[in-house]
Amino acid sequence: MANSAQTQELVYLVTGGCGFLGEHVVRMLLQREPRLRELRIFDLHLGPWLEELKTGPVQVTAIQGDVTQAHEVAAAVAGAHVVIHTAGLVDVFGKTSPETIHEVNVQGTQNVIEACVQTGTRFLIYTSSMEVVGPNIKGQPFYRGNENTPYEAVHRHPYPCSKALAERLVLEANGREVLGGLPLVTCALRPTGIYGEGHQIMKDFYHQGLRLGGRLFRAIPASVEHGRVYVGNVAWMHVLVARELEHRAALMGGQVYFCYDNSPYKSYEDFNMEFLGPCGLQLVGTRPLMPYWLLVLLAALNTLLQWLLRPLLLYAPLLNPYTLAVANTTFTVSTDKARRHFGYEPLFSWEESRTRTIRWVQTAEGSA
Ligand SMILES: NC(=O)c1ccc[n+]([C@@H]2O[C@H](COP(=O)([O-])OP(=O)(O)OC[C@H]3O[C@@H](n4cnc5c(N)ncnc54)[C@H](O)[C@@H]3O)[C@@H](O)[C@H]2O)c1
Ligand SMILES: CC(C)[C@@H](O)CC[C@@H](C)[C@H]1CC[C@H]2[C@@H]3[C@H](O)C=C4C[C@@H](O)CC[C@]4(C)[C@H]3CC[C@]12C
Repeated sequence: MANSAQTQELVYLVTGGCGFLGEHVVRMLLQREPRLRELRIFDLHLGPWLEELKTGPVQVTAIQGDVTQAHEVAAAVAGAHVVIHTAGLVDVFGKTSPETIHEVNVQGTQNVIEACVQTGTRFLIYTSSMEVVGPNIKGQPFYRGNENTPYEAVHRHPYPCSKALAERLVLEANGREVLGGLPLVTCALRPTGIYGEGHQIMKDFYHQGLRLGGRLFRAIPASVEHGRVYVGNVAWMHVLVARELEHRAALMGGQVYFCYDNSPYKSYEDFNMEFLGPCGLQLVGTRPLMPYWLLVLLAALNTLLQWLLRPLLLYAPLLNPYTLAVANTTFTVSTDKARRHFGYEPLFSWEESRTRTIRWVQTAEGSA
């Protein structure tokens, strides 16, 4: 792609391009990738907002498709220079079966890899997750670790298992020969907890607070740090990796990079209050209001209720044994690998990220 810096001749494909992260990647590419000729957006559910993107100089092609269907993926990938694979089932609430999570997140990723190999696409960026590393099932903290920090990544939950398997497939595919005889170059980005405009879980917490009279009740000690990263900076890292991967293939190919920015280290609940507080909510308690054993009991009860109610309705509360364990285990990153390898610097400061997110919560709720 070296000779295309001045001309618009590149074709990008973003899978999951209508999701929370995917939409930000799509918009960031249109704003900050001048070499784009065509941007393909592949998703099971296409958003109506895509229409507004079709008036610009870049050809925007919306493709309704399923990553579990190899032929649909191959048709979407054919002719693309770069694939950014964000599509996936982000389900830690028991909404979908373990089999479906595996089929989408693992088999779907395999389909993307094979499509690149069979059609000659050379650059594949995979949106992995912090959960590939942890927190592990032993509840061992990962305190401001980096990509080389030793940590026993042991998972049982279908979601982290699927992300770890998919990431391994992507990294192992680095160097495979694609149609045309050149090597496939892959890398994986590991966001911690992404926040920002479009974050459904943030809205869920906001609605929960409204239902409880403007109050949320602390369940996790403030000392338990949880890594968070602004969606705009995650999108920017994807764009930058896609731009640099060819020229730095020897360094970046087969590598993983945590997504990070200058968001502060706080507990999950305290971090959320950076946005929900200015929207009128209050976090009650400087310490957890309930003993941990009671939270464990309530989480187990939620799992039982989910199972009992499943024939009638989907009951998927925020509190379950997995989310409680994750929330209650410190997991934060401190790294500069992305800066060292491809010059990444956060595009949005913490102040900007916070302001944009507050504004979104306020308008999203206002519009609701
Ligand atoms: N949200 C986070 O905090 C976070 C953190 C780290 C990593 N990630 C990863 O980032 C990626 C995007 O996550 P998100 O939070 O934007 O989730 P999301 O659910 O908002 O977006 C996922 C998108 O993938 C699409 N999709 C799902 N199944 C599909 C299928 N079979 N075929 C085609 N498209 C399909 C969905 O329609 C959706 O638009 C995921 O791979 C997730 O594992 C998310
Ligand atoms: C009900 C309380 C115990 C409350 O504090 C639970 C919070 C819980 C819903 C979230 C705490 C940590 C979150 C996860 C983390 O941010 C990283 C993730 C990786 C990403 O790939 C997908 C989302 C998630 C699993 C994220 C999900 C919500 C939490 C478990």
